[in-house]
Amino acid sequence: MSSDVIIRVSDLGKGFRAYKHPSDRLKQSLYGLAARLTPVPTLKAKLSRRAIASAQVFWALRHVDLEVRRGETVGIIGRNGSGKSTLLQMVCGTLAPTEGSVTTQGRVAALLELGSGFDVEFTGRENVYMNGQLHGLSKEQIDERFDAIAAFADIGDFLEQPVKTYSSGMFVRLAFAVIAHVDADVLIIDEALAVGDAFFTQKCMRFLRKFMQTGTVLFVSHDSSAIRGLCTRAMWMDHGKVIDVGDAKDVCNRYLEAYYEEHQGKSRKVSGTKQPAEPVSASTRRDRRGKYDAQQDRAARNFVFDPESARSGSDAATIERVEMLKEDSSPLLWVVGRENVTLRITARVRDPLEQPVFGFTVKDKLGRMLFGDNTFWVPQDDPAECVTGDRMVAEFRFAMPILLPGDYAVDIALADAARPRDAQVLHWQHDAYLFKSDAATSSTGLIGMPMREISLEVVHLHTS
Ligand SMILES: Nc1ncnc2c1ncn2[C@@H]1O[C@H](COP(=O)(O)OP(=O)(O)OP(=O)(O)O)[C@@H](O)[C@H]1O
Repeated sequence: MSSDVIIRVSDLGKGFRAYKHPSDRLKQSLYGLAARLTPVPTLKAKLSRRAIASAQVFWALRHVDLEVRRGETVGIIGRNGSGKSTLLQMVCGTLAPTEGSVTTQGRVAALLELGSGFDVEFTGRENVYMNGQLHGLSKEQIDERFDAIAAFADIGDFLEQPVKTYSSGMFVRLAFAVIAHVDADVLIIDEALAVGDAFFTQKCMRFLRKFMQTGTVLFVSHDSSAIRGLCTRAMWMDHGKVIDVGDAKDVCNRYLEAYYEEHQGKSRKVSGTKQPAEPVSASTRRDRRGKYDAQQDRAARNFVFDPESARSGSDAATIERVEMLKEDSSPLLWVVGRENVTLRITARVRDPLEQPVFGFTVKDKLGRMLFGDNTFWVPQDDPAECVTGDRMVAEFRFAMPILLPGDYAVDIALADAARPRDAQVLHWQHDAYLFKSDAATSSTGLIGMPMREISLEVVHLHTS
């Protein structure tokens, strides 16, 4: 295998036995047993044929070829039952192929079936050690990394409890924490399992994006926007066959065209770089405010500040609060787009600052930076010098862009503009604030535009 090809799948097939009637399973076992026991060769052959005829082979996957090169992130897309998980299981070696072959280079770590690789009778801690060793780490290496793994999983005392007591979210947290610390060369991830709260999703995305700079990723998702956002190439599977392989955006567009063709009876033409909208159900499209109207705890659930979120830098200040407010300074309850919003950041100074600058960035659930700004120009005439213990309040007032429904995270950064350029950013708090968008939008792309009016005029030039 060329040293650059990290995963090679050749003419791969997986057949499962399928029985038309439950009694066929019993027939197959009895014929099989009788065939093994009988000393008469002609009878043995006859019984064996009957055993085979009682079951049919269902091919979950057949004649699949794929090459993934070092550093590539390849997405596998396809509807339910198209064979994606079966393929991934064969790539990581937890399922044996019926036909063909899979070869991989380097250390492969996977987030596939829930709890796979874990022994539910053992505690989280014990499973970290067992799983780490399965991935080739020594006990000493796991000792060194254990605190980082525990911090990533962030499941508190549950780490000392048997894994059978875990919720599915805790399972995923621990499993992801392990694969993030085993120095894998290849990551295999089923996005359906990467469930968890939005803070955890952002943490995983931060890790994944860093990993993708050098590592190789095979990623399964039903969500074509996730494949387009993360992957360089994509493979579309249906009924166990490869329908298309190529540039992720092109493959996703063709997949969506087929989706529309099937669901709307006709194909929506995709031209140029314009991307078709995701298949959004009517219920998602509806403005969802009505459903929850007047729920008082809404702000608390959908606008969350995490003072303990991951940070980098010198901790020059403590971010005490991040809020999104309405024009009357009351807490924002809904984000639907176009509303006037104040993003207020309150921080306490730890190290003196000559010319503090706050910045923020809003990211989508895949960690893509959508928009942001900073206070660089504000103190130009009157530098807001501050000393230890001072409180700083930065406010950004803006009309909220139209964000597709879903979860968003805000990173906060603090810099000192008076310092040399390479030392300006002193504190970076990742995912300090989380909010949800409930926009009713049919926009395409990452952010909807504040469309003022749409019209269509037809001018008939030829009269009959
Ligand atoms: N152990 C099994 N025995 C029999 N059939 C199986 C087995 N595992 C998978 N299948 C069948 O193989 C086909 C492919 O399944 P697979 O789970 O790979 O699809 P998938 O694309 O990952 O689906 P999803 O998106 O729903 O996870 C399905 O029809 C499934 O029912």
